[in-house]
Amino acid sequence: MLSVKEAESIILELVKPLDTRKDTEVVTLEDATGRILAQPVTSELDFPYWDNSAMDGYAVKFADVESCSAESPAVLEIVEEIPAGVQPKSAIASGQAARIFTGAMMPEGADTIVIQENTKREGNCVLVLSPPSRSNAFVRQRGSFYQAGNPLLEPGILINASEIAVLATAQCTQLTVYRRPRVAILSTGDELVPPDRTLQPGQIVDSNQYALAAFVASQGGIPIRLGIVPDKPDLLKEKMTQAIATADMVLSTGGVSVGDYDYVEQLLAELGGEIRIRSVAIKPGKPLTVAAFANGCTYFGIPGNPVSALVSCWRFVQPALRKLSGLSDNWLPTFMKVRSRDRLISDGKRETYLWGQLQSVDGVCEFQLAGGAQNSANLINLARTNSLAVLPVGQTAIASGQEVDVMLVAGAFGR
Ligand SMILES: Nc1nc2c(c(=O)[nH]1)N[C@H]1C(S)=C(S)[C@@H](COP(=O)(O)OP(=O)(O)OC[C@H]3O[C@@H](n4cnc5c(N)ncnc54)[C@H](O)[C@@H]3O)O[C@H]1N2
Ligand code: MOO
Ligand SMILES: [Mg+2]
Repeated sequence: MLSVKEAESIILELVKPLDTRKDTEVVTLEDATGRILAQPVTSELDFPYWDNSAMDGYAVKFADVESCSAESPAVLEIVEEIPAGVQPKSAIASGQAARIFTGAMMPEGADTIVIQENTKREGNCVLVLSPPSRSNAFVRQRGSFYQAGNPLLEPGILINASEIAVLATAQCTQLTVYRRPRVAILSTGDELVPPDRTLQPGQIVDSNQYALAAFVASQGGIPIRLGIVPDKPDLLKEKMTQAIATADMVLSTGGVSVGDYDYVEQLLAELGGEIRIRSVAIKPGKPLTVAAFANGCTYFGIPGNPVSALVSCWRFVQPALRKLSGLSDNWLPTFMKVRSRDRLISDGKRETYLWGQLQSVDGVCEFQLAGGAQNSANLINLARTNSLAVLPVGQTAIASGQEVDVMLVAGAFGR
Protein backbone atom coordinates (compact mmCIF):
# COMPACT_ATOMS: atom_id res chain seq x y z
CA MET A 1 0.00 0.00 0.00
CA LEU A 2 1.38 3.40 -1.01
CA SER A 3 1.50 6.42 1.27
CA VAL A 4 -0.60 9.43 0.29
CA LYS A 5 2.56 11.34 -0.67
CA GLU A 6 3.82 8.48 -2.84
CA ALA A 7 0.47 8.24 -4.61
CA GLU A 8 0.41 12.01 -5.12
CA SER A 9 3.88 11.95 -6.74
CA ILE A 10 3.01 9.03 -9.02
CA ILE A 11 -0.16 10.78 -10.17
CA LEU A 12 1.55 14.10 -10.84
CA GLU A 13 4.34 12.40 -12.73
CA LEU A 14 1.84 10.43 -14.78
CA VAL A 15 -0.37 13.30 -15.89
CA LYS A 16 0.91 15.54 -18.68
CA PRO A 17 -0.49 19.00 -19.34
CA LEU A 18 -2.56 19.70 -22.44
CA ASP A 19 -0.49 20.73 -25.44
CA THR A 20 0.30 24.47 -25.61
CA ARG A 21 -0.36 24.53 -29.36
CA LYS A 22 -2.77 21.74 -30.22
CA ASP A 23 -5.05 21.80 -27.21
CA THR A 24 -6.09 25.42 -27.37
CA GLU A 25 -8.95 27.59 -28.53
CA VAL A 26 -9.52 31.31 -28.93
CA VAL A 27 -12.13 32.92 -26.69
CA THR A 28 -13.33 36.47 -26.27
CA LEU A 29 -12.77 38.35 -23.06
CA GLU A 30 -16.44 37.84 -22.15
CA ASP A 31 -15.98 34.06 -22.28
CA ALA A 32 -12.56 33.89 -20.65
CA THR A 33 -13.52 33.63 -16.96
CA GLY A 34 -12.38 30.33 -15.48
CA ARG A 35 -10.17 29.52 -18.47
CA ILE A 36 -6.39 29.06 -18.43
CA LEU A 37 -4.12 31.16 -20.61
CA ALA A 38 -2.17 29.05 -23.09
CA GLN A 39 -0.02 31.78 -24.57
CA PRO A 40 1.75 34.79 -23.07
CA VAL A 41 -0.04 38.09 -23.39
CA THR A 42 1.72 41.35 -24.22
CA SER A 43 0.15 44.70 -24.99
CA GLU A 44 1.00 47.39 -27.54
CA LEU A 45 -0.11 50.02 -25.06
CA ASP A 46 1.72 51.68 -22.20
CA PHE A 47 -0.19 51.87 -18.95
CA PRO A 48 -1.15 54.51 -17.93
CA TYR A 49 -1.75 55.31 -21.57
CA TRP A 50 -1.12 59.06 -21.01
CA ASP A 51 0.35 61.29 -18.32
CA ASN A 52 -2.75 62.09 -16.29
CA SER A 53 -3.93 63.65 -13.06
CA ALA A 54 -4.56 61.53 -9.96
CA MET A 55 -6.64 64.28 -8.31
CA ASP A 56 -9.13 67.05 -8.93
CA GLY A 57 -7.20 70.33 -8.92
CA TYR A 58 -4.89 72.36 -11.12
CA ALA A 59 -2.08 71.37 -13.48
CA VAL A 60 0.86 73.71 -12.91
CA LYS A 61 4.59 74.13 -13.29
CA PHE A 62 6.20 73.07 -9.99
CA ALA A 63 8.66 75.97 -10.25
CA ASP A 64 5.71 78.41 -10.10
CA VAL A 65 4.33 77.06 -6.82
CA GLU A 66 7.19 75.48 -4.88
CA SER A 67 7.73 78.45 -2.55
CA CYS A 68 4.15 79.67 -2.15
CA SER A 69 2.31 79.87 1.18
CA ALA A 70 -1.05 81.00 2.55
CA GLU A 71 0.47 84.42 3.29
CA SER A 72 2.09 84.67 -0.12
CA PRO A 73 0.06 82.53 -2.55
CA ALA A 74 1.15 81.82 -6.12
CA VAL A 75 -1.36 83.48 -8.43
CA LEU A 76 -1.83 81.63 -11.72
CA GLU A 77 -4.00 82.40 -14.72
CA ILE A 78 -6.38 79.54 -15.67
CA VAL A 79 -6.04 78.99 -19.41
CA GLU A 80 -8.13 75.84 -19.87
CA GLU A 81 -10.42 73.34 -18.20
CA ILE A 82 -9.56 69.68 -18.86
CA PRO A 83 -12.18 67.02 -17.97
CA ALA A 84 -11.26 63.31 -18.22
CA GLY A 85 -11.36 62.01 -21.78
CA VAL A 86 -10.49 65.32 -23.45
CA GLN A 87 -7.19 66.20 -25.11
CA PRO A 88 -5.78 69.49 -23.74
CA LYS A 89 -5.64 72.28 -26.32
CA SER A 90 -2.99 74.57 -24.91
CA ALA A 91 0.43 74.28 -23.32
CA ILE A 92 0.95 75.71 -19.84
CA ALA A 93 3.42 78.57 -19.67
CA SER A 94 4.99 80.02 -16.53
CA GLY A 95 2.32 81.82 -14.49
CA GLN A 96 -0.46 79.69 -15.95
CA ALA A 97 -2.51 76.69 -14.78
CA ALA A 98 -5.21 74.40 -16.16
CA ARG A 99 -8.25 73.36 -14.16
CA ILE A 100 -8.06 69.55 -14.25
CA PHE A 101 -9.97 66.54 -12.95
CA THR A 102 -9.03 63.02 -11.84
CA GLY A 103 -8.01 60.89 -14.80
CA ALA A 104 -7.71 63.82 -17.24
CA MET A 105 -4.68 64.15 -19.51
CA MET A 106 -1.87 66.42 -18.36
CA PRO A 107 -1.41 69.47 -20.60
CA GLU A 108 1.97 70.18 -22.18
CA GLY A 109 4.20 72.33 -20.00
CA ALA A 110 2.63 71.28 -16.67
CA ASP A 111 4.49 68.81 -14.48
CA THR A 112 2.59 68.85 -11.18
CA ILE A 113 -0.95 68.76 -9.79
CA VAL A 114 -2.06 71.01 -6.95
CA ILE A 115 -5.12 69.54 -5.26
CA GLN A 116 -8.05 71.90 -5.16
CA GLU A 117 -8.21 71.82 -1.33
CA ASN A 118 -4.91 73.80 -1.32
CA THR A 119 -6.20 76.52 -3.61
CA LYS A 120 -8.61 79.42 -3.75
CA ARG A 121 -10.41 80.39 -6.94
CA GLU A 122 -10.66 84.08 -7.80
CA GLY A 123 -12.36 84.63 -11.13
CA ASN A 124 -10.05 83.50 -13.88
CA CYS A 125 -7.16 82.96 -11.46
CA VAL A 126 -6.24 80.33 -8.93
CA LEU A 127 -4.35 81.13 -5.74
CA VAL A 128 -2.11 78.26 -4.62
CA LEU A 129 -1.92 78.41 -0.82
CA SER A 130 0.56 75.64 -0.10
CA PRO A 131 3.16 73.96 -2.30
CA PRO A 132 2.90 70.33 -3.43
CA SER A 133 5.44 68.01 -1.78
CA ARG A 134 7.49 67.56 -4.95
CA SER A 135 7.61 68.06 -8.68
CA ASN A 136 5.31 65.52 -10.42
CA ALA A 137 3.05 65.30 -7.35
CA PHE A 138 -0.24 63.57 -8.21
CA VAL A 139 0.81 62.95 -11.82
CA ARG A 140 0.35 59.37 -13.05
CA GLN A 141 3.11 59.06 -15.63
CA ARG A 142 2.53 57.30 -18.92
CA GLY A 143 4.04 53.81 -18.81
CA SER A 144 4.87 53.98 -15.10
CA PHE A 145 2.85 50.79 -14.38
CA TYR A 146 3.58 48.90 -17.61
CA GLN A 147 5.57 49.55 -20.78
CA ALA A 148 4.29 48.30 -24.15
CA GLY A 149 5.86 45.09 -25.41
CA ASN A 150 6.76 43.64 -21.99
CA PRO A 151 5.20 40.40 -20.76
CA LEU A 152 1.82 41.22 -19.22
CA LEU A 153 0.39 37.81 -18.25
CA GLU A 154 2.17 34.46 -18.30
CA PRO A 155 0.66 31.31 -19.80
CA GLY A 156 -0.66 28.79 -17.29
CA ILE A 157 -2.62 31.23 -15.17
CA LEU A 158 -6.28 30.97 -14.33
CA ILE A 159 -8.34 33.89 -15.64
CA ASN A 160 -10.60 35.47 -13.07
CA ALA A 161 -11.85 38.97 -12.35
CA SER A 162 -8.41 40.42 -11.65
CA GLU A 163 -6.88 38.97 -14.83
CA ILE A 164 -9.93 40.07 -16.85
CA ALA A 165 -9.35 43.63 -15.61
CA VAL A 166 -5.73 43.53 -16.79
CA LEU A 167 -6.64 42.01 -20.17
CA ALA A 168 -9.45 44.49 -20.81
CA THR A 169 -7.27 47.47 -19.99
CA ALA A 170 -4.57 46.15 -22.32
CA GLN A 171 -7.23 45.75 -25.06
CA CYS A 172 -6.57 42.00 -25.30
CA THR A 173 -10.04 40.97 -26.43
CA GLN A 174 -9.17 37.61 -28.03
CA LEU A 175 -7.30 35.11 -25.91
CA THR A 176 -5.73 31.75 -26.59
CA VAL A 177 -6.70 29.44 -23.74
CA TYR A 178 -6.40 25.70 -23.16
CA ARG A 179 -9.46 23.72 -24.16
CA ARG A 180 -11.32 22.34 -21.17
CA PRO A 181 -10.20 18.80 -20.28
CA ARG A 182 -12.76 16.11 -21.03
CA VAL A 183 -13.46 13.88 -18.03
CA ALA A 184 -15.60 10.78 -18.46
CA ILE A 185 -17.56 9.68 -15.41
CA LEU A 186 -19.11 6.28 -14.93
CA SER A 187 -20.68 4.57 -11.96
CA THR A 188 -20.35 0.83 -11.57
CA GLY A 189 -22.74 -1.31 -9.59
CA ASP A 190 -25.80 -3.55 -10.07
CA GLU A 191 -27.44 -1.80 -7.13
CA LEU A 192 -27.38 1.70 -8.63
CA VAL A 193 -30.34 3.64 -10.00
CA PRO A 194 -30.71 7.27 -11.10
CA PRO A 195 -32.19 9.72 -8.55
CA ASP A 196 -35.60 9.84 -10.28
CA ARG A 197 -36.27 6.08 -10.00
CA THR A 198 -38.37 4.46 -7.25
CA LEU A 199 -36.04 2.25 -5.22
CA GLN A 200 -36.53 -1.52 -5.20
CA PRO A 201 -35.26 -3.35 -2.10
CA GLY A 202 -31.46 -3.31 -2.02
CA GLN A 203 -31.06 -0.54 -4.59
CA ILE A 204 -29.31 2.76 -3.91
CA VAL A 205 -29.16 6.05 -5.77
CA ASP A 206 -26.09 6.73 -7.91
CA SER A 207 -25.02 9.91 -6.11
CA ASN A 208 -21.39 9.62 -7.23
CA GLN A 209 -22.21 10.37 -10.89
CA TYR A 210 -23.67 13.73 -9.87
CA ALA A 211 -21.11 14.58 -7.21
CA LEU A 212 -18.18 13.84 -9.53
CA ALA A 213 -19.71 15.76 -12.43
CA ALA A 214 -20.13 18.77 -10.13
CA PHE A 215 -16.54 18.40 -8.94
CA VAL A 216 -15.20 18.19 -12.52
CA ALA A 217 -17.20 21.23 -13.61
CA SER A 218 -15.99 23.21 -10.57
CA GLN A 219 -12.45 22.50 -11.71
CA GLY A 220 -13.03 23.77 -15.24
CA GLY A 221 -13.37 20.33 -16.86
CA ILE A 222 -16.14 19.04 -19.12
CA PRO A 223 -17.88 16.15 -17.36
CA ILE A 224 -18.97 13.44 -19.80
CA ARG A 225 -21.55 11.37 -17.95
CA LEU A 226 -21.48 7.81 -19.12
CA GLY A 227 -24.09 6.71 -16.62
CA ILE A 228 -24.47 3.53 -14.63
CA VAL A 229 -22.77 0.33 -15.73
CA PRO A 230 -23.77 -2.97 -14.09
CA ASP A 231 -21.19 -5.28 -12.58
CA LYS A 232 -20.94 -7.32 -15.80
CA PRO A 233 -17.37 -7.56 -17.05
CA ASP A 234 -18.26 -7.43 -20.77
CA LEU A 235 -20.55 -4.40 -20.41
CA LEU A 236 -18.10 -2.67 -18.12
CA LYS A 237 -15.20 -3.34 -20.44
CA GLU A 238 -17.13 -1.83 -23.34
CA LYS A 239 -17.96 1.34 -21.39
CA MET A 240 -14.39 1.64 -20.08
CA THR A 241 -13.05 1.29 -23.64
CA GLN A 242 -15.37 4.04 -24.85
CA ALA A 243 -14.39 6.28 -21.91
CA ILE A 244 -10.66 5.81 -22.40
CA ALA A 245 -10.92 6.51 -26.12
CA THR A 246 -12.92 9.73 -25.78
CA ALA A 247 -11.68 11.46 -22.63
CA ASP A 248 -8.46 12.92 -21.26
CA MET A 249 -9.28 11.40 -17.90
CA VAL A 250 -11.74 8.79 -16.67
CA LEU A 251 -13.29 8.64 -13.23
CA SER A 252 -15.18 5.47 -12.45
CA THR A 253 -16.54 4.71 -9.00
CA GLY A 254 -16.97 1.34 -7.37
CA GLY A 255 -15.63 -2.07 -8.15
CA VAL A 256 -12.07 -1.47 -6.98
CA SER A 257 -12.00 -3.42 -3.72
CA VAL A 258 -11.59 -7.16 -3.21
CA GLY A 259 -15.21 -8.29 -3.67
CA ASP A 260 -16.30 -10.87 -6.23
CA TYR A 261 -17.92 -8.16 -8.34
CA ASP A 262 -14.98 -5.75 -8.26
CA TYR A 263 -13.67 -5.97 -11.83
CA VAL A 264 -12.11 -2.58 -12.53
CA GLU A 265 -8.44 -3.38 -11.97
CA GLN A 266 -8.57 -6.63 -13.93
CA LEU A 267 -10.32 -4.91 -16.85
CA LEU A 268 -7.86 -2.02 -16.86
CA ALA A 269 -5.03 -4.51 -17.24
CA GLU A 270 -6.89 -6.38 -20.01
CA LEU A 271 -7.39 -3.07 -21.84
CA GLY A 272 -3.64 -2.45 -21.82
CA GLY A 273 -3.57 0.02 -18.96
CA GLU A 274 -0.42 0.29 -16.91
CA ILE A 275 -1.62 0.00 -13.32
CA ARG A 276 0.35 2.54 -11.30
CA ILE A 277 -1.62 2.58 -8.04
CA ARG A 278 -3.63 -0.22 -6.40
CA SER A 279 -4.26 1.09 -2.92
CA VAL A 280 -3.28 4.01 -0.76
CA ALA A 281 -2.97 4.32 3.01
CA ILE A 282 -5.75 6.88 3.22
CA LYS A 283 -9.05 6.82 5.03
CA PRO A 284 -11.47 7.10 3.40
CA GLY A 285 -10.38 6.06 -0.08
CA LYS A 286 -7.99 3.13 0.35
CA PRO A 287 -8.77 1.01 -2.73
CA LEU A 288 -7.80 3.65 -5.31
CA THR A 289 -6.74 2.24 -8.68
CA VAL A 290 -4.86 4.47 -11.12
CA ALA A 291 -3.85 3.37 -14.60
CA ALA A 292 -2.05 5.04 -17.49
CA PHE A 293 -3.00 4.45 -21.11
CA ALA A 294 -0.82 4.83 -24.19
CA ASN A 295 -3.18 7.46 -25.67
CA GLY A 296 -2.41 9.73 -22.68
CA CYS A 297 -5.65 9.02 -20.83
CA THR A 298 -5.38 8.64 -17.06
CA TYR A 299 -7.91 6.32 -15.45
CA PHE A 300 -8.93 6.73 -11.81
CA GLY A 301 -10.79 3.74 -10.40
CA ILE A 302 -12.28 5.44 -7.37
CA PRO A 303 -13.85 3.62 -4.43
CA GLY A 304 -17.63 3.49 -4.48
CA ASN A 305 -18.42 4.70 -0.98
CA PRO A 306 -19.68 8.23 -1.58
CA VAL A 307 -17.40 10.03 0.88
CA SER A 308 -14.41 7.97 -0.25
CA ALA A 309 -15.23 9.00 -3.82
CA LEU A 310 -15.22 12.72 -3.07
CA VAL A 311 -12.20 12.60 -0.78
CA SER A 312 -10.30 10.75 -3.56
CA CYS A 313 -11.30 13.52 -5.98
CA TRP A 314 -10.28 16.31 -3.63
CA ARG A 315 -6.99 14.71 -2.63
CA PHE A 316 -5.82 13.01 -5.86
CA VAL A 317 -7.94 13.91 -8.88
CA GLN A 318 -7.88 17.65 -8.29
CA PRO A 319 -4.07 17.98 -8.61
CA ALA A 320 -4.16 15.76 -11.71
CA LEU A 321 -6.91 17.79 -13.29
CA ARG A 322 -5.18 21.07 -12.48
CA LYS A 323 -1.95 19.89 -14.07
CA LEU A 324 -3.78 18.46 -17.10
CA SER A 325 -5.68 21.75 -17.56
CA GLY A 326 -2.49 23.65 -18.25
CA LEU A 327 -2.15 25.47 -14.92
CA SER A 328 1.54 26.13 -14.44
CA ASP A 329 1.59 25.75 -10.64
CA ASN A 330 -0.46 25.34 -7.47
CA TRP A 331 -1.59 21.87 -8.46
CA LEU A 332 -1.63 20.52 -4.93
CA PRO A 333 -4.38 21.18 -2.44
CA THR A 334 -3.83 23.95 0.09
CA PHE A 335 -3.09 22.87 3.65
CA MET A 336 -3.07 25.07 6.71
CA LYS A 337 -2.69 24.66 10.44
CA VAL A 338 -5.69 25.68 12.52
CA ARG A 339 -7.22 25.00 15.91
CA SER A 340 -9.61 22.09 16.10
CA ARG A 341 -12.78 22.88 18.02
CA ASP A 342 -13.50 19.18 18.48
CA ARG A 343 -11.54 16.12 19.53
CA LEU A 344 -10.46 14.24 16.40
CA ILE A 345 -9.76 10.52 16.32
CA SER A 346 -8.31 7.93 13.95
CA ASP A 347 -7.16 4.33 14.19
CA GLY A 348 -3.71 5.61 13.21
CA LYS A 349 -3.28 3.00 10.48
CA ARG A 350 -4.03 5.19 7.45
CA GLU A 351 -3.70 8.93 6.86
CA THR A 352 -7.16 9.98 7.98
CA TYR A 353 -9.29 12.74 6.50
CA LEU A 354 -12.19 14.00 8.61
CA TRP A 355 -14.72 16.31 7.03
CA GLY A 356 -16.04 19.56 8.42
CA GLN A 357 -15.89 23.31 8.20
CA LEU A 358 -13.27 25.97 8.61
CA GLN A 359 -14.80 28.88 10.43
CA SER A 360 -13.42 32.21 11.47
CA VAL A 361 -13.97 32.90 15.17
CA ASP A 362 -12.85 36.39 16.28
CA GLY A 363 -10.46 36.43 13.33
CA VAL A 364 -8.94 33.03 14.18
CA CYS A 365 -9.58 30.01 11.94
CA GLU A 366 -11.04 26.95 13.62
CA PHE A 367 -11.98 23.53 12.25
CA GLN A 368 -15.36 22.20 13.21
CA LEU A 369 -15.93 18.49 12.62
CA ALA A 370 -19.15 17.65 10.77
CA GLY A 371 -21.74 16.34 13.24
CA GLY A 372 -22.99 12.76 12.89
CA ALA A 373 -21.05 9.71 11.76
CA GLN A 374 -17.66 10.11 10.09
CA ASN A 375 -18.33 7.05 7.97
CA SER A 376 -17.44 6.77 4.30
CA ALA A 377 -20.99 5.62 3.50
CA ASN A 378 -22.52 8.68 5.25
CA LEU A 379 -22.81 11.50 2.76
CA ILE A 380 -25.66 13.14 4.64
CA ASN A 381 -23.31 15.22 6.82
CA LEU A 382 -21.07 16.21 3.86
CA ALA A 383 -23.10 19.32 3.03
CA ARG A 384 -21.15 22.56 3.68
CA THR A 385 -17.85 20.70 3.91
CA ASN A 386 -15.12 23.17 3.01
CA SER A 387 -12.13 21.40 4.52
CA LEU A 388 -10.76 18.10 5.77
CA ALA A 389 -8.75 17.67 8.96
CA VAL A 390 -5.77 15.41 8.35
CA LEU A 391 -4.40 13.00 10.96
CA PRO A 392 -1.12 11.42 9.82
CA VAL A 393 -0.42 7.70 10.08
CA GLY A 394 0.40 6.88 13.70
CA GLN A 395 -1.59 9.73 15.21
CA THR A 396 -4.72 8.45 16.94
CA ALA A 397 -6.12 11.66 18.44
CA ILE A 398 -6.00 15.42 18.45
CA ALA A 399 -7.46 17.01 21.55
CA SER A 400 -10.05 19.71 21.27
CA GLY A 401 -8.32 23.10 21.12
CA GLN A 402 -5.12 21.64 19.62
CA GLU A 403 -3.68 22.51 16.22
CA VAL A 404 -4.49 20.31 13.24
CA ASP A 405 -3.58 20.36 9.53
CA VAL A 406 -6.58 20.98 7.34
CA MET A 407 -6.87 20.64 3.58
CA LEU A 408 -9.09 23.10 1.76
CA VAL A 409 -11.71 21.41 -0.37
CA ALA A 410 -11.80 22.05 -4.12
CA GLY A 411 -14.21 24.78 -5.06
CA ALA A 412 -15.01 25.82 -1.49
CA PHE A 413 -12.53 28.70 -1.50
CA GLY A 414 -12.62 29.59 -5.16
CA ARG A 415 -10.09 27.11 -6.45
N1 LIG B 1 -12.95 -7.37 2.52
C1 LIG B 1 -12.78 -6.08 2.24
N2 LIG B 1 -13.84 -5.35 1.89
C2 LIG B 1 -13.72 -4.05 1.63
C3 LIG B 1 -12.44 -3.44 1.74
C4 LIG B 1 -11.33 -4.23 2.08
O1 LIG B 1 -10.21 -3.75 2.17
N3 LIG B 1 -11.56 -5.56 2.31
N4 LIG B 1 -12.36 -2.09 1.52
C5 LIG B 1 -13.54 -1.32 1.84
C6 LIG B 1 -13.33 0.05 1.47
S1 LIG B 1 -12.26 0.91 2.41
C7 LIG B 1 -14.03 0.65 0.49
S2 LIG B 1 -13.88 2.33 0.23
C8 LIG B 1 -14.96 -0.08 -0.36
C9 LIG B 1 -14.68 0.21 -1.83
O2 LIG B 1 -15.53 -0.55 -2.55
P1 LIG B 1 -15.58 -0.56 -4.12
O3 LIG B 1 -14.86 0.57 -4.70
O4 LIG B 1 -15.30 -1.90 -4.59
O5 LIG B 1 -17.09 -0.17 -4.39
P2 LIG B 1 -18.34 -1.08 -4.34
O6 LIG B 1 -18.07 -2.35 -3.65
O7 LIG B 1 -18.87 -1.16 -5.71
O8 LIG B 1 -19.28 -0.16 -3.47
C10 LIG B 1 -18.94 0.23 -2.15
C11 LIG B 1 -20.12 0.98 -1.53
O9 LIG B 1 -20.37 2.18 -2.21
C12 LIG B 1 -21.67 2.26 -2.73
N5 LIG B 1 -21.66 2.87 -4.04
C13 LIG B 1 -21.03 2.37 -5.11
N6 LIG B 1 -21.20 3.17 -6.17
C14 LIG B 1 -21.97 4.20 -5.75
C15 LIG B 1 -22.51 5.33 -6.40
N7 LIG B 1 -22.26 5.55 -7.69
N8 LIG B 1 -23.23 6.20 -5.69
C16 LIG B 1 -23.46 5.97 -4.37
N9 LIG B 1 -22.97 4.90 -3.70
C17 LIG B 1 -22.26 4.01 -4.37
C18 LIG B 1 -22.07 0.79 -2.82
O10 LIG B 1 -23.43 0.61 -2.84
C19 LIG B 1 -21.40 0.20 -1.61
O11 LIG B 1 -22.16 0.45 -0.46
O12 LIG B 1 -14.84 -1.45 -0.17
C20 LIG B 1 -14.79 -1.87 1.20
N10 LIG B 1 -14.81 -3.29 1.27
O1 MOO C 1 -11.34 3.69 2.67
MO1 MOO C 1 -12.92 3.20 2.46
O2 MOO C 1 -12.73 4.47 1.46
O3 MOO C 1 -12.79 3.45 4.20
O4 MOO C 1 -14.45 3.64 2.92
MG1 LIG D 1 -16.65 -3.63 -3.87
